[in-house]
Amino acid sequence: MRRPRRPKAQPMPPRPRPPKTRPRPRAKNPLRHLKLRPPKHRKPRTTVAEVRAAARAAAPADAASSRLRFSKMHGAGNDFVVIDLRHGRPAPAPALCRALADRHTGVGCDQILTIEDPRSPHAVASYGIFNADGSRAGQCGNGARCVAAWLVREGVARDAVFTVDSPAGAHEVTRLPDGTYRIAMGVPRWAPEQVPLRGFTAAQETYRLDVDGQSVEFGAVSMGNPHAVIEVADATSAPVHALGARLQRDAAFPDSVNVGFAQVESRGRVRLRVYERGVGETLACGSGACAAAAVLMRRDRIDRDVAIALPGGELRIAWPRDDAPITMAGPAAFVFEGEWMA
Ligand SMILES: N[C@@H](CCC[C@H](N)C(=O)O)C(=O)O
Repeated sequence: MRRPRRPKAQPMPPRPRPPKTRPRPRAKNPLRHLKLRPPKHRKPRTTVAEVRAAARAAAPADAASSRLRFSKMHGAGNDFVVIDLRHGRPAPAPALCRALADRHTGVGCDQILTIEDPRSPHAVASYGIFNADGSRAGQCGNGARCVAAWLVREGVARDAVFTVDSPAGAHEVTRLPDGTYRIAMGVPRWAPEQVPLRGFTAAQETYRLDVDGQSVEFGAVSMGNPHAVIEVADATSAPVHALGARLQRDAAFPDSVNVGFAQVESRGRVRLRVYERGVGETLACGSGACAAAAVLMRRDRIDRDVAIALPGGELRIAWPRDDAPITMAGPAAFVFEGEWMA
């Protein structure tokens, strides 16, 4: 049997052309006659060129693009951009830190944490800390817990107990059954030159400074970073911003200082707000919680195992003896993963 013939293909009718449009003339900038300069009292913002150059410097040498991967995390509301710098990637320049930390034009964070290769023999990794203004810091308690959670997620830390190196030394990390982390934050250092605090030769439970004609009483301690702790009757109404910023500028603190305002609610509970160096007030400061607890424990104002309630959440601080490391336990959370395009 013969197959029926297929109908011949008909030629397609020509496509209608889109109507021709004239390019619209570009609107003139109505402000083109003004010479705009940043006001003198404000620091100039980081320029786009500076940000791009810094991102290029932070990108791996063989990268086809200058994309920088990061994890956004927080610990009790103290928030971080976490970057993997292992395998030789250079540290972010201060301009890139400021751009990442910007809450309007960047990712937004209090600190940038860099994951690096271990420095001590038993550590699984080390980390670096950069404040939102691009300055480096020696310690970050909430950051230590976030670094620990990041290392667990990446399979770098496999045991329930492991060691990480901070700029201040090695820290034992314990992964607790409820998913929170406990960090051994080291033995608090009290000598004025260790804080550093100028104008005093021996460690004191309470120091007094004349600040603009007013006597301010505080405790001072190094947790790997400098802390001043002021005991207040009410943390909510404490002059956190004004006095915090003023003490940070004081010549007594040559490296500036993190300023904590601590209200003792009971022997087992302290309310705390911290005005951080390089950032301003944060929702929580882990090293600040340790500093406040240590100062108040030395004065026997509170027990040796307490809850520190910060605006962003609660931390548990324990310090069994003066010569033992102080421990801090609390949450660490992932927020999102991102790529910074420059
Ligand atoms: N938020 C941190 C402390 C970060 C560093 C601090 N601002 C400094 O400059 O010392 C914490 O949780 O400890």
